[in-house]
Amino acid sequence: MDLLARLVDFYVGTVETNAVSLESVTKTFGSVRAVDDLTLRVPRGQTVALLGPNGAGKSTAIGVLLGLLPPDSGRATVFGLDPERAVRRGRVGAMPQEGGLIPRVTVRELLGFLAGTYPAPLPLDRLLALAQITHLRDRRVDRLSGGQAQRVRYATALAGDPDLLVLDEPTAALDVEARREFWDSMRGLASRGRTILFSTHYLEEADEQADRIIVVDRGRVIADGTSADIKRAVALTTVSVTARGDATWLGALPGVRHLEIHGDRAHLRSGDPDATVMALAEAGAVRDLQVVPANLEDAFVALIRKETV
Ligand SMILES: Nc1ncnc2c1ncn2[C@@H]1O[C@H](COP(=O)(O)OP(=O)(O)OP(=O)(O)O)[C@@H](O)[C@H]1O
Repeated sequence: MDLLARLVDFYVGTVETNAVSLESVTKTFGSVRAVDDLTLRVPRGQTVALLGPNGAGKSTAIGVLLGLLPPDSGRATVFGLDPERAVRRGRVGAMPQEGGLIPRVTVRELLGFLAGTYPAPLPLDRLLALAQITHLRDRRVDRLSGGQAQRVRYATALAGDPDLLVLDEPTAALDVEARREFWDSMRGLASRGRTILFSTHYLEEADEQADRIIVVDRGRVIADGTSADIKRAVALTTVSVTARGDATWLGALPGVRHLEIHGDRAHLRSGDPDATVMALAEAGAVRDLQVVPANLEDAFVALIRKETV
């Protein structure tokens, strides 16, 4: 029977083109609608960043797609299978935001135990090398630094040699060097056809590493595309000038969607920078004028603030 189930899973997993599929998923906690009618599909082989402000619903969506949280309505599948089943088959490796490590065992014992739960685990030496924790193999898990524990969590995600990696803020505790090594390793996996879904608050990581960015807010998708698509869609350019005295009037100039004043510098986010610059010139307020096209962080802030071009 188990063999038959495996054959069915294998067949479904082969014909399904999406690694991840959330269909109209809603998940509430009391009065909080953490995920609200969310539909999201990730084709095989893509590296996708999930962005959103604190409390946007990223971890909840990840919990549903890993089968850790039952949705109130809607459905999650992973390679066409129920998430629990895909996890049991070793198709999915997950890296939780925190926790997830058993105390009082060594790194080697923890990973050895995990390997025994998967049908086709990675050999231990290879796993230790991939996560760059070979030197930590005999260290107790509860005596690791934050960054070391994060690498061990990464190893636990890779243990079953998964086709899909789901990583919730994977680089949160890592120093600059470790972060770079982590992304090198991740790119290696992506180049071997693995699907990667990660959440992050580091927008430059999303910009550099992801083929596609999905921005969620209040449990819903508010933007979905390449980094360039999202910047283009929001396309707010920052026009900065030196302005002494009360500069709040600059916020009313043509094209200006948002005004920030830091000391004597005024930063105007504009959907029509030509019109804004013309108006500044007419008003004689072009001292130290600087025009900087939107970056992903600008686009993200504009999206969350619901500024539109
Ligand atoms: N177990 C829970 N019980 C009650 N409320 C919860 C629970 N888990 C999440 N929430 C609420 O659901 C909303 C979404 O939380 P979630 O952790 O999914 O957001 P997030 O985008 O991952 O945030 P962050 O970037 O801060 O990690 C928040 O308002 C949060 O307070």
